[in-house]
Amino acid sequence: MAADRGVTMKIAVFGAGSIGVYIGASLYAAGADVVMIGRARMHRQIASQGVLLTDLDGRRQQLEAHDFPYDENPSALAAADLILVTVKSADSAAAAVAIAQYAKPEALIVSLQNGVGNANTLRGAMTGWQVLAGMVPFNVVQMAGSRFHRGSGGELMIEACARLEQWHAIFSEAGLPIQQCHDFAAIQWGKLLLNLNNAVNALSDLPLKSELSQRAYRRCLALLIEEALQVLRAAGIRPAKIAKVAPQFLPMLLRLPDSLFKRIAAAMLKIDPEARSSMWEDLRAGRRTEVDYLNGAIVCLAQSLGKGAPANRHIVALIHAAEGTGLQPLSGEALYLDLQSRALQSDTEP
Ligand SMILES: NC(=O)C1=CN([C@@H]2O[C@H](COP(=O)(O)OP(=O)(O)OC[C@H]3O[C@@H](n4cnc5c(N)ncnc54)[C@H](OP(=O)(O)O)[C@@H]3O)[C@@H](O)[C@H]2O)C=CC1
Ligand SMILES: CC(C)(CO)C(=O)C(=O)O
Repeated sequence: MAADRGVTMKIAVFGAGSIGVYIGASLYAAGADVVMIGRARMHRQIASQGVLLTDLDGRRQQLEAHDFPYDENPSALAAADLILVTVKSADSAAAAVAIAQYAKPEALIVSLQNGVGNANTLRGAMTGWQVLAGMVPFNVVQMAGSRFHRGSGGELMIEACARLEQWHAIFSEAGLPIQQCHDFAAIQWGKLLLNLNNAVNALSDLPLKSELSQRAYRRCLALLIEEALQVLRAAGIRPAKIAKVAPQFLPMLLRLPDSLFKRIAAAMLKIDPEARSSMWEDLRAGRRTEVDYLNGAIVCLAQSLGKGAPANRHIVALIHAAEGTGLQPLSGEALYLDLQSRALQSDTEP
């Protein structure tokens, strides 16, 4: 039980989607007092099928529909001591307004979102609340049968804060150990470098493992990361090492021929064959993606320095086109030629 001196502490998860339901349901299954706040569609799904939690390590845990702690009304978070925000980046501002309307002033807010700006967006509308940035290293995909599948590993990282201590035990029991980290901006930029693959993965229409097993797609990612590293260097930002390899070695590693890559970077391919990126899930569902907050963040940072980031700019445009017309899988070779030709052009757009 999440308990502090005998008092039960309540957790609210705001945004019941892939990450929100996986984390919320895992905490619930571990005995935490949880409420998940989300849309009617997910409510109907969970009410009729419950939640099946699976993972690459063989977890298979069915949670029944009855009594599942789900609410469509944000007022349900009024009693929460910890509020985990798991909406997509474009929904952060609206989420902050809804949370600020009902949250206790002493509630601790943690953004578990990708991108570098969400915690600040929440802070903007939540004066008086303590808001921490967090980072989810693993991926979760929703599958038929109300199944939420974690397809890779890693520990949750959250900005260091003494108030988190009381939550460590229940998160560990839920299989979600927390690592508290200083210099969280470095963590966020380090994760964002890896998230540059989300767009490549979405355009490939392949599971992450198959996509990253193909050199042509890896060369696309190498191009995007190399360009991003140049921009971060110019901005004086040092991204943290999130993968097994330091960020500056990622482009070289990714460009290795398949056989060498599979041997040397085996840990990067320790993803189960079903795992996909969150951006692929968005495109498949016909939703707006987070590309403006990922590759787009590199383009914006470059612009602020009077520089270009043409390959990242181009992949943002490709994703926006796919949001409009639906997913048309691109081969690694075609995508690489396209991105490379953009990267060779000078990026003159303001
Ligand atoms: N999926 C993954 O594997 C990973 C995702 N992340 C990050 O985690 C964050 C969440 O991603 P993910 O779980 O994939 O996203 P999802 O789109 O699956 O889930 C977000 C959910 O929040 C709902 N929502 C949005 N606004 C509100 C609101 N105001 N009130 C109630 N519900 C709301 C959305 O509903 P609707 O769509 O109907 O608006 C959606 O169901 C993102 O920043 C992502 O980048 C990080 C690591 C891995
Ligand atoms: C875990 C990872 C990197 C998987 O692509 C992710 O963050 C996402 O899908 O958004």
